[in-house]
Amino acid sequence: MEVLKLVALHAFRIMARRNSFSKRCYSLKNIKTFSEVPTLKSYPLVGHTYLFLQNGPYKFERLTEAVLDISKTLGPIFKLNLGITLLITTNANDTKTLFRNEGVQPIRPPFPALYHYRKKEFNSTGVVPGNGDEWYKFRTGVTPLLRNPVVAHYLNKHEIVAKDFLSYLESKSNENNVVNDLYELLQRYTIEAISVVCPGARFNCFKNSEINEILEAGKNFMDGLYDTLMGPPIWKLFKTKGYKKLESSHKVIYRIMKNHLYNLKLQFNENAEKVKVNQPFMYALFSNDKLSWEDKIMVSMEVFFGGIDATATTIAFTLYYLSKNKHIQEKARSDVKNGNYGYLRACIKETLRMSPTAGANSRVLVQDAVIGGYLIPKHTLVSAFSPITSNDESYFKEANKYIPDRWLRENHEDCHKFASLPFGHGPRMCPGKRIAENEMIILLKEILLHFDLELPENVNVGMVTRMNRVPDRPINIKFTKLIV
Ligand code: HEM
Repeated sequence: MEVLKLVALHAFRIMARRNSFSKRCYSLKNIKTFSEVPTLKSYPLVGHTYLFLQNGPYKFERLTEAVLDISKTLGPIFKLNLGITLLITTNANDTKTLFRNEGVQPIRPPFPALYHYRKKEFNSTGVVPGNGDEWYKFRTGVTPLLRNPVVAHYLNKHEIVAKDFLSYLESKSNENNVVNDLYELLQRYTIEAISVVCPGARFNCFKNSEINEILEAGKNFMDGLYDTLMGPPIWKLFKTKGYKKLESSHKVIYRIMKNHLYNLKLQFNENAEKVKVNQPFMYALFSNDKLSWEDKIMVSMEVFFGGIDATATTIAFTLYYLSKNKHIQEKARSDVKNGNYGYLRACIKETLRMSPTAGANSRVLVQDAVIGGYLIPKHTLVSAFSPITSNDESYFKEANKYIPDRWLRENHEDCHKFASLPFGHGPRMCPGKRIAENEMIILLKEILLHFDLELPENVNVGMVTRMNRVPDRPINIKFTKLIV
């Protein structure tokens, strides 16, 4: 095996001699083999999973901290065997190399249980668990979310949702004007905001008690995805708790989406132009002839599920950081009062740098690549642990301080472009990025214009890894009404 690796390394060196990019980055003599990548002691069958067992030093829930701790011993690049061999890096240049070697149809690690269930139940798999041509087909269903006219269309609709949310927020504050556990309330906002895009209807999340079913489905989806991914694949033998959560969440959202899509399709058949004007995303979806009817329902479910969790977390953390840093809050407020959103945008970027929702950016290499000085063979799964990179002093001065100014145009030129990638990168980056940014800006602006924000107690909120990284404790904020 080792001989084969050395032959591969030799062949790569010959190829690389013809390749000026590799010549620039590494002295070829110094390229090391994959087997030389640092690692911890592992055991047959279990590999490194013992580290995360009940009595082990780490918890999957605190995966970011585990990787940070291991990197202190092994350095910024190392490998772990967690069922499959995973190359981990916390270095921004390596992240860049990773994305340079992702190909035109980037491969993310699959979600086998999700893929299996969807194929069996709906004969349609969707954009998240798929790879290759199958992924590409579904991706055509979500890319309209990134187009300017589509994004712009929803600004007014989101403004209305944000104003309604403010009344709801007030109704939830206690006698001291404190709203407890904002994250849960914000999920109602993000459900309402994404539902005006897809399926293109208001769900009345701030009034309707039936919405609990949807909230529960959103939570079950994330939990089911995480449990089936991290646990042993016994869902193949019988329906585990995690697998059942995937099933129940899909059943709820499928029923709701199917009804909405069916009604809208009738309107589309009757007057497509009207749907185009009023529901540009749904119009694009209905007009997509690569996707079957079942595929279109699946895409709608994915936009819906994708639109809840990360956006709510990011708004909650931005409110938390603004409450903690009064001068920044004041600056953001005075900017939005003057109709400028540049500083608030910078606040969101800073939140996503300090508290990103994705644990890592992962890809399977489509070709051999030199990462961190090692020749990594194609098909290797590489995870760039962005939350560690984006909190690293070598990329961001005073990395543990909330400093939105670092993102202002005049300052952020010296920032490494791959050091903070909260929405991923390349052809597979988050298709909901622009919609999410607008949803966040609009709500935060409304809140800043109407309320002063304060933390009722001095707490430090961290993150735990479920499927996404989420707050590790309730975020409670005191909202004092401003005299306008
Ligand atoms: C602050 C909010 C959000 C954050 C931080 C976020 C982050 C991410 C990240 C890191 C990825 C993986 C990208 C990659 O592998 O390069 C992703 C994928 C995805 N996101 Fe988001 N997201 C957010 C909001 C949304 C919203 C609002 C939607 C729906 C409109 C959405 C739908 C999706 C979908 C469907 C994918 C899978 C894309 C694919 O595999 O091709 N996300 N998101």
